[in-house]
Order: sequence, then C-alpha cells, then structure tokens
Amino acid sequence: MVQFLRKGRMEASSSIPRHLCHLNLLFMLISRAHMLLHSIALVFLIHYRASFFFSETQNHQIPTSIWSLVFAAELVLAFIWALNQAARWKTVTRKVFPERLPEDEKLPAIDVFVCTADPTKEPTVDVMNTVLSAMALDYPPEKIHVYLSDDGSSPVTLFGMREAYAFAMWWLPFCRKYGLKTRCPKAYFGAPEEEENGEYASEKQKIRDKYELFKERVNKFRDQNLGDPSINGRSHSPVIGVIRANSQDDEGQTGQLAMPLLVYVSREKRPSYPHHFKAGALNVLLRVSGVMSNSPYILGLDCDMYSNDPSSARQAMCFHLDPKISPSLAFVQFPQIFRNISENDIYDSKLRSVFWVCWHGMDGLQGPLLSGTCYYLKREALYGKLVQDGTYDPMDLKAVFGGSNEFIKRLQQMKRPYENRGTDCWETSMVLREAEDLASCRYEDSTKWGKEVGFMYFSVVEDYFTSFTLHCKGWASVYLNPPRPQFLGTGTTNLNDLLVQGTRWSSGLIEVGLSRFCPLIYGLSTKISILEALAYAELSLFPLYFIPAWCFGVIPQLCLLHGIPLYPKVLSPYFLVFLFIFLSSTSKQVYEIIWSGHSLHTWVNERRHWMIKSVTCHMYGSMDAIMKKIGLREASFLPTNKVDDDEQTKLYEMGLFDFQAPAMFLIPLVGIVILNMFALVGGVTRALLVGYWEEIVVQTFLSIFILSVSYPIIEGMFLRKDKGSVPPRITVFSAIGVVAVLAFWNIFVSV
Ligand SMILES: O=c1ccn([C@@H]2O[C@H](COP(=O)(O)OP(=O)(O)O[C@H]3O[C@H](CO)[C@@H](O)[C@H](O)[C@H]3O)[C@@H](O)[C@H]2O)c(=O)[nH]1
Ligand SMILES: [Mn+2]
Repeated sequence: MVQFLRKGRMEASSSIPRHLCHLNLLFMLISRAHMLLHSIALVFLIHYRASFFFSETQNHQIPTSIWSLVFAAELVLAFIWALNQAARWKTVTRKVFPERLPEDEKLPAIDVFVCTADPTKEPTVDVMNTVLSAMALDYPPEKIHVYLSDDGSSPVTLFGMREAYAFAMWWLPFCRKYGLKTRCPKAYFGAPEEEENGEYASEKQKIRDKYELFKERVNKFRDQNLGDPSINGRSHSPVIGVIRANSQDDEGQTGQLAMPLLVYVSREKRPSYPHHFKAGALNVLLRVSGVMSNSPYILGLDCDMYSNDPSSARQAMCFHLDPKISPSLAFVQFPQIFRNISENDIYDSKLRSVFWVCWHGMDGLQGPLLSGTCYYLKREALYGKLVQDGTYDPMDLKAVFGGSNEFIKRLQQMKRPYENRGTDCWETSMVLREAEDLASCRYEDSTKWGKEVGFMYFSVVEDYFTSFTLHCKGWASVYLNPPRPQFLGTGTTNLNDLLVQGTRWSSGLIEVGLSRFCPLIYGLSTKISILEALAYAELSLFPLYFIPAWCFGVIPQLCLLHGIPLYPKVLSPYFLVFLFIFLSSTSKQVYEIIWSGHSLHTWVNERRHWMIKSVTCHMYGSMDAIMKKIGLREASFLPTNKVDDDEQTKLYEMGLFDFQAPAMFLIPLVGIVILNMFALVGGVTRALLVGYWEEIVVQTFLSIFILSVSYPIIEGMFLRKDKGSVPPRITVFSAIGVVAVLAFWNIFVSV
C-alpha cells in the first residue's frame, strides 16, 4: 500500500510542472504601444532634420556641418533605442517549485567555480566566505565540488582555504542542523541579533567564536605574507591541491556527514603566454574539474558573490531537469544583486535596467546573457558540437581539447550525466599530476580552447561573448529572479571603480560590436533568433552613446552662445515632435522604474550616470577597443577593488560623490558643466539683448537639464571642501579647455 502511494505521488510529481513562466501582458502592451508611437515621432524628427538639406530657403545661419552632426547624433541615439526595444518585446517572469524535484539520489552533481585574482583587492576572508557559502548549499554534499581559481597564486589564499575547510567542518553541520537560510558566515554573524536562548544560542556562540578565530588566523597570516616579494602573480607554476581536514579533531566534528570536495587551483602563468584573464582561469577550472569530479552542471561565482540562499541549486535544477526544455538549455541565470548599495545608490550601481528589465525581456526570447556570476551552466554546452553529437574518436577530440588522455576519457563519459565521481579517484597523485598538466600554459597550444570550446577569449567581457556564441549555436537560457536574492555581491561604490569597470565593459562590448562577430551580421547566419540578436547588438553597441552624449553636451551650447538655432521654434508642429520624444522616453523609463519596484529617485541617478559614463567610459572604452584592433594596445582586465575603505564609505553613505579619480575621467565631466554654464549665461543674455526666444527654448532647456542632472559635479566644484571634492586644478584645466574650444569655435563660425 505504502509503495503504491509513493508510486502514485511520484507519477503525479513528474507530471506537475516544476516551473512556471508568466508573460507580463500589461508591460508588453504598454511597451509595444510606446514602440509604435515613439517610432512615428522619430520618423517626423528624421523628416525635420533631413528636409534641411533639400529646402530651397535653407537657413544659412546654420552651418550644414553642424546640422549634420546633430542629425548624426540623433540617428545614433534612435538606432540604439530601436535595438533596445528587442529586449522589451516579450517580457516574462518565472517561478519554480523545488519541492517537486526528485529525491536527492537522482540529483546531478555540481561543480562550483569561484575565481579570485588579486589578494590585495579581494580580501581573503571575503573570498572564503563565498567559498563557505557555496560549500553550504542545500544539496547533497557529496555532489558539490568547489574549485577556487587563484590567479594571484597567493599562499595567503591557499592558507585561507585550509582554514576555511577546517571552519566548514563546524559551520556546515550547524547550517544543516538549524536549516539556516543565510549560509555565508560573514552575513549570518553580521545580521542584527535577535533575542535567542537555549541550545541554538549557545551553539551559535560556539560557532561564532570559531569564525572569529578563523578570521583572526587568516588575517594574521595575510598581514605577514601579503607583500612577500617572492610571490609573482604574473609568473608561477601550477599549484593544485585537494583541501582536507587539518586535524583529527576537526574530522570528528562532521561525524558521518560528507563534506563537499574543495580544490585549490592556481594555473601556471608566464609573461610570454597570454593568460586571457578570467576566461582563461575558467577554462583551466573546466579541465581540472573535468578529470576530478566532472559534474554535468557548473555554478559560476565571482569571489565576492556569496550564496545568500542555499536553495539556488535546487531552484536551477527545476529547469535543468525538465525533460522538455533541458536538451537545449545551456544555463539558468540569477541576477547579480549587491549587498553594499546604499538607499540612494548615488553611483547607480545596481544595474536596474539590466537585471530588472532586459534580462526578463531576453528571457521571453531565447534567454538572458550569461552574467559572469550567479549562473548554473551545463558543462556539455561549453564542449561544442563534437561532444554534443557524441563523437568518441579520441583523435578528433584531442585536436579540439588537447592531449590529455584522462580528460578525453572523461569527455567520452559526458553523455552519462548522473554518474557520480569515481570513488576517491581525485585523490590519486596521478590525477593531480594530470590536473597540473591541464593547468599549464602550453596545454592550450594548437587546441580550440577559448575559440570553439570553453569560455571565449575574444573579448574581456567573456560572459557576454560566451553566451552570445552559445545562443548562436541554438542553445537557450532562462532567467530566475526570485524575491529573496539568491546571491549577493559587492557593487562599485566610488566613482573611480565605477568608471574603470565601465571602461572595461565598454571596451569589451564594442570590441564585439565592431568585429566580424557583430550580432547584427554574425547573428544572421546562425541559429540565434532575430530579436535575441538585436538585444545582443544593443549591448555591444551602446558604448556608441558617447557620440550623442558629447554632441548634445557641446554643440547646442556653442550654438546657443552664437544665437544659432538648432531646434524648431516653440509650439511649431516640429517642436511638439521633440517634446513628445522627450516625454515619451522619459515616461517609459519612469514606468519601467516603477514596474520593476524601484523608487523615482532612480530616474535621476540613471539619467546622471548615462551622461557621466557616456562622456567618459563609453568613449574611452571605444577608443581602447579601436586601439586594440589596430594593434596599439593589449587587452587588460583590472579587477574591481573589493576592499572597504572607511573614508570612501563615509562619503558614500553621506550621498556625496568621491571625485578622487584620474583627470582623464574628471576633465570631460567638469568641462561639460563649465561649458553649459557659459552657454546658459551667454545665450540667455544674448537673447535678452537681441530679443528672440522662440528659437532657443530647446537649447536653453537642454543646458538647464544638463546642469541640473550634473548637480553633484557642481557641488563638488564649488560647494565642497572635503577630500572627495573636485580638485581645483581639474576645474582650472577644464576651464582652460573650454576657453580653447570657444576660441576655436569662434574662428570656425566666423569663416
Ligand atoms: O585575470 C583575472 C581577472 C579577474 N578574475 C576574476 O573575475 C571576477 C570578476 O572580476 P571583477 O574585478 O569583480 O570584475 P567586475 O567588473 O565586477 O565583474 C563583472 O564583469 C566581468 C566581465 O568584465 C564578469 O566576468 C564578472 O562576472 C562580472 O561580475 C573576480 O572574481 C576576479 O577575481 C580572474 O579570475 N582573473
Ligand atoms: Mn565584481
């Protein structure tokens, strides 16, 4: 009878869905209506601009070159807007039912990849917190294998891992026993205390002491060894080690409970070999884990992205184990949510439009992008066609994957995903030696790693480009954004980090957009859907925003000073077109902000940072990509700083911009502000004297708008005296620059 019941339940559970997809109908209708109206308005605008060239009574007051420039800027903006609509065509949200998954024995194994690169920028204790949170996932521990890639090859990290493992032997049983939701120890012990007593409270205290001790030991070792000159992050041999219990004492703690496998991987690096940054590190992890645990699924995490909810693995499996979608499903992506962003988010670092709108929109097409972290990826998807087709000829496989027999053997077993790791096979020294070979520089010579298989090397935004190639091969992905953040990371909270990161992203993205892989062209001949390709194209081309941003920040203002009108007269029909375009884009943005549950304040931040980033990182990123293309520069990946700096944090919490950033970032920002001030004062004075208003209303408004959006910069220039204010020399330099531009402009207009 019992058996019968159980059988009945299992049959039922396989027929009821483990996930649901909800179409956001209202959002879709509003978006499509907006697309229609906005496009019609754009057609009128284009007509207005274009008719200038054909009109008999051409306004000779306006130089054709200036008109063309403004027109070009508007066209670029309209083009990117149009591409952007693809990700708003069909927006969905998803829900999962992990309780409907099969029993634990049937769950597939998971390899967790954590990457760290620089122990000075990435505090060891924080990296270990990420590792610990991953080890503590609510999943059968024998099916979790955590690999940490250490690109800095630092003994501090290795020491940290040993200590973390010892602490995990206390931490994991404690998490399981009390079913903790927050399994990142730093977050758990950092949360506000509630009144607790009894066994739980005393055990919590005991574990807290262990955690403090762990922290202390790691930090002490770090202080003693961090600056060690014998460690060279750029040149070192491979080091691979399986981390084990330090002592019998710790071993006793877990009793019969299994512990996840924990492996330290530091690949070989030599200055003469390109190491391809994070993508290179991930490919080494793919190979090393390939000969150790070879799990069919991979959880990718940045070293600062800890697991904030132990159920993410089960949630992801709701999709991966669905026979209907699984065969073509490459990965399940969760959003990147940041733990350290203040209420007013002055640097707009939460990436709202990406994680709250675009990814949901792409999910309605062929799926969201891989976002570098917080994803559950199917290993097979990265192994390309040969493995997918089940080619077992070792010679063919070696031509693609390199000469390791052990690795090839495991590839041939790929089609049997539920197989567990061979008992203790990863312990033999033979496997470790093989792994070191797989982690050596020359292993990838004349193989297809980074080109056809694994994470792609073509661009520094390896996540973007890798998922683009996956979608081109016909793979799909899904996006899951549940109410409780499954992962939490460190967002950028100062201007310098924000702009350095933004420059890297712009450079990597536009590099793809301007190459033969441009999604608009390359996408056509592959299996990617048209709308999905357009959404990818938008992401690879949006750095071109620097063109309209510079034009709108400079040209109308220079013209205003000289009384040259660039826009229609107030209340003329074409004026209404411009007014409509402004209102339509603004109200759509505001609608999306509210729809995604954010406050109106976000709008100001987003507008502000659109300008700030466009005139700095988008421009520098584009220049960087072009210089790389013509061979003047090499690719680079400066990891983002993750160390909390007290003084910076204080400014951030107070909502004040920190202008301690290189002059190359500050001068464009300050220069545009000064120019707009000049233009506003000069232009309005002139209008008062000459007595025309109607033609310059739009230009005057534009300057007022730019200046009000730039308020923090003005404040930093004139009203603040603290360390984070705009250095006076920057203001002086920028002013000199503006005067030079004005002088040049005078000559240009008078000839
Ligand atoms: O040579 C390198 C450089 C970086 N990393 C690691 O890559 C991760 C991401 O680097 P981070 O400095 O945090 O850059 P972000 O700009 O914050 O990262 C975003 O952008 C990257 C692409 O530029 C993606 O890979 C990331 O997942 C995404 O979070 C970190 O764990 C680093 O340790 C390496 O392993 N090797
Ligand atoms: Mn990061």
